[in-house]
Amino acid sequence: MPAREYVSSVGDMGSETPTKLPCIHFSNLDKHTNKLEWDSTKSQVHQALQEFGCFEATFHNIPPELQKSMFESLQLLFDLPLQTKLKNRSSKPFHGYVGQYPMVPLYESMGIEDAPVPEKTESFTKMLWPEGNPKFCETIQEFSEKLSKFDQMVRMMVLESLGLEKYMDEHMDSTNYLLRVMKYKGPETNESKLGLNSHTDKNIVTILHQNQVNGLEVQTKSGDWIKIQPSPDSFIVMIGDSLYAWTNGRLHSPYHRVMMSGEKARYSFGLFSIPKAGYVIRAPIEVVDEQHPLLFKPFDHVEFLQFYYTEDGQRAQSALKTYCGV
Ligand SMILES: O=C(O)CCC(=O)C(=O)O
Ligand SMILES: [Fe+2]
Repeated sequence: MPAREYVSSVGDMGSETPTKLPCIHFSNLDKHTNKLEWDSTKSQVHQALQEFGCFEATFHNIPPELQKSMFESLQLLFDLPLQTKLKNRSSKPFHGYVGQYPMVPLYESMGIEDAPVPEKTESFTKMLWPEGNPKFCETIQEFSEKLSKFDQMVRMMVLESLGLEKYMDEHMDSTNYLLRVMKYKGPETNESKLGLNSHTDKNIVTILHQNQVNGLEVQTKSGDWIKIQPSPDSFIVMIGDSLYAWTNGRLHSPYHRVMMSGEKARYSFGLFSIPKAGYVIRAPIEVVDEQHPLLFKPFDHVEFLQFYYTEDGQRAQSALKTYCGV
């Protein structure tokens, strides 16, 4: 049976009751041979995403050596000279190298588009190490591929739990993957400093993993901040605004941020499933009814992102509502 336990952490608004994030275990799930377990996990996923928009997940197909070499690879990457890191350029926001932002000086990140595709990781590696770096390349590709399989499993459960399985192929074919790797410098003070601004993700599903330095905080629907303290081999699965809109608000897309303290650097990475440009996100009729009127007009994710990074988009309490709210 998949275990459901709770990670305890306390909201920082002085609430007496600790707020907890569900933890869901995925053990070699095969929908066809173990339907009972699949259905039980699926309902935990649905509940967690409805209530929190995210959950902590454990699944046992990441070998410890792969995990170790992933964090070594991240360190190697961020230790490269700035001139080299700046080669990672993209016209899309947060897809290329980001760093030295005055608002969030502790934060640096790099994006690797289609990281599960070997040729893409190879060309990314070659751009940074023209002489080659096979270990880095294999590690990034292998880890991303495993996470992409996990992303597909979660999305399959989400669609099934909403009775939307007939859209499965369209849903899966309409996205690409981006692996974003991040480093947050320790601020060298015990006071909490902002590592990454509070935001909702704009994509479909995000799967996050971190080294042993905590910092991620997720806001509950009632406004409390949960300090996430994942176990060393667990992942945080989170819903982005595009899936929130596609499910017509049936699943929550949570605000989250990173707060840093102390001396140690935090390394994290996320695999983001992102709608392809030109694909119009439209909630299926099955999730729209009198009790659930349509929340958002159909929109193109890339055009929405362009709005999000304008002054109006940044100022809006909810960029999605301002952009295409009904
Ligand atoms: O570093 C983390 O754990 C969170 C990063 C994040 O929220 C993002 O990249 O959208
Ligand atoms: Fe995020």
